Amino acid sequence: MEKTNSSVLARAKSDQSVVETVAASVDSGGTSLHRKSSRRMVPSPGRSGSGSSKNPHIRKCRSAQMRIELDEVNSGAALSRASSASLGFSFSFTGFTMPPDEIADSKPFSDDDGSDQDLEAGICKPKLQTEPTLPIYLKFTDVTYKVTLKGMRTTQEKDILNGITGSVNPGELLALMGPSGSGKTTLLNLLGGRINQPTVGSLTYNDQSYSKFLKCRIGFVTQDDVLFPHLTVKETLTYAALLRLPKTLTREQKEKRAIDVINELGLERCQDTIIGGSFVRGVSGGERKRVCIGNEIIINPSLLFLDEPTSGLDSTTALRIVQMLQDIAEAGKTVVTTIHQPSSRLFHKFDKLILLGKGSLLYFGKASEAMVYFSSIGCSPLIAMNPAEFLIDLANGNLHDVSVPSELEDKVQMGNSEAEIRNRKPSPAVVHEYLVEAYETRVAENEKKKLLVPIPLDEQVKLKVSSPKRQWGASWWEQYSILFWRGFKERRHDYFSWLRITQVLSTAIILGLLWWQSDTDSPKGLQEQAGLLFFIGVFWGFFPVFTAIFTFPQERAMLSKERAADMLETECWSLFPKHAYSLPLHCGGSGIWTSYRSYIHGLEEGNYSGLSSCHDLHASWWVLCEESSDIHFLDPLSVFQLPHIQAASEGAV
Ligand SMILES: Nc1ncnc2c1ncn2[C@@H]1O[C@H](COP(=O)(O)OP(=O)(O)OP(=O)(O)O)[C@@H](O)[C@H]1O
Repeated sequence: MEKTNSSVLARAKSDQSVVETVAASVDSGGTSLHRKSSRRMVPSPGRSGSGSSKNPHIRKCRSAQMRIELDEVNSGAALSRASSASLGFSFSFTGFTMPPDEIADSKPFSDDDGSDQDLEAGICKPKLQTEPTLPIYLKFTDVTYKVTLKGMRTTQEKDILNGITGSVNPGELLALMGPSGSGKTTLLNLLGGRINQPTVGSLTYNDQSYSKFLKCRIGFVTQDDVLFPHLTVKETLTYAALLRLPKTLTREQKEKRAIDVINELGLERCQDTIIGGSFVRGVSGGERKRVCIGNEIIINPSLLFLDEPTSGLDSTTALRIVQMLQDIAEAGKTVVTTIHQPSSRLFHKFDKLILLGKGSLLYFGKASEAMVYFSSIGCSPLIAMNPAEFLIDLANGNLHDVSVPSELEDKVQMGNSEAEIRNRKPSPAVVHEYLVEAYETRVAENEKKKLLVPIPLDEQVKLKVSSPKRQWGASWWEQYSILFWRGFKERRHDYFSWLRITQVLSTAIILGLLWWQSDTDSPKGLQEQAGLLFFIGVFWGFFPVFTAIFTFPQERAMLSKERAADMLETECWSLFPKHAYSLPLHCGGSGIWTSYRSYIHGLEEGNYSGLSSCHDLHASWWVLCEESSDIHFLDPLSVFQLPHIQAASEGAV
């Protein structure tokens, strides 16, 4: 058992030493290391807002605690410990399976648990366990991002983000809020390395710039769920584990990790249900979102980015997901999420907040202090209001049920600009301008100064981030084999679907009736046979192509996602294993056709065999065209097929 445990932690070993270094620095700073058994029993220094500690975020992320618990992990004592936050679902990132009774006790994240009761009652459950990871401090200063819009005649630049400054540390959950189109997703993509570096400004990870090494340390949950609809939850997470977890782990350990994530996310009940999509019903929206999150947390990332993980979910499910993010953060990860309009309970779970309006920064700081800040600049809610709703209204420039700052009130009273005043309230543009200016004059400089302070990490640890070494989860052949089986499972439904079988059978019957025992002794009959062969060639040529047209967009989205996460080597995909399973399936289909054809249409054996092999080759060629996802409108084999038809005709004569 002990041996297994240490190998499961193999990838984390380098990180463990890092965490120990961090913990040592906390020690040397005189900070007492005490284990927090529950968020509710002993308030977190970070969350209580204590600013007296030298390294409050480090204490908060409990790297020190990890150090203590590491001994337990190595000795096997902590392996089955489930943790739970107040909402009653478990999250144990040990990479080991919990005993079934413990899973039951920990009340996993399921749709019918009594989690709210726990929340209200404040029942304390064992805390989250995770493997230690490299702590990553993310800082961004004056980030500006522009895109070039190319028209037919003109080219113009559009400002998407204007001078955004902020930071997030291990152990913190940062929320990006703002109205639709304010730039949240763009900022998240920039921070997560998903789009090119900012046009202006700096973006650092442990005071280093972005490197490819970070790809396997970053989990990124996109707004759109990119999953294969015909794979089950378990298959999806197992393939993710096989592709993404380090080579040091055995296949069994990776599969076990997938099971653990299923348990942690409370997906046991639907683990054998397919994901589903537009045409096929599968798991629910909340379960699908959890699978997407599971796909990312399976690698135990140091940095986790999520783009609107709660959109489309009911408030309880949304609260549970944010609770889970809070637990992940508390285990020492850096978590950044965009969110549209959280409930007030959900809002209080964020440590830090960035409020964006039209690409500009309106607030960056502790989420708990946002209301205080806005009231200090003269904007307070006049009625009881959800803070998130109040902030989004402000970011939209809407001052209904909100006090008007005296500077803006003067403008309204003077009424000197009709355009700036609507219904005795300042216009949204004026409010936006005021909020941007207020932040810049009162807070921005201070925040920028804070970011100049070097992060409390060893130089060696900092440099680790800039290592150019990429880490593949699986070898080339393993990737190829995983893609082969995953593709086969996903597409077998296409090949064996009733729709497809009916299409092929009905075409065969119609052709059979049209060319029933056609005469092969006369030149006219042979001409008809040539027409039939041409029809069959075209039919089997275009049939797979039409399948490819519909599957390619989905495959492409998946490829981009997996390439961005360094899950696959491009060469492996370009020699895509789809060929390997498509070829026999298509050739099998064409083989059945040729047998049928020889019987129904009365083709003579000598002529038929040449045509048959040519036709199989032809079908194979089309499969290759299809799988390369290039639609070849001109099939070169058609050219080679013509002499065969001619030879067959001559033979028959
Ligand atoms: N590549 C691009 N080309 C042109 N415009 C862009 C591009 N990327 C972003 N934008 C524009 O930038 C603005 C911000 O987009 P972004 O997706 O970041 O907003 P958002 O706050 O995430 O919105 P939502 O909440 O609706 O997802 C939008 O007006 C969008 O149209």
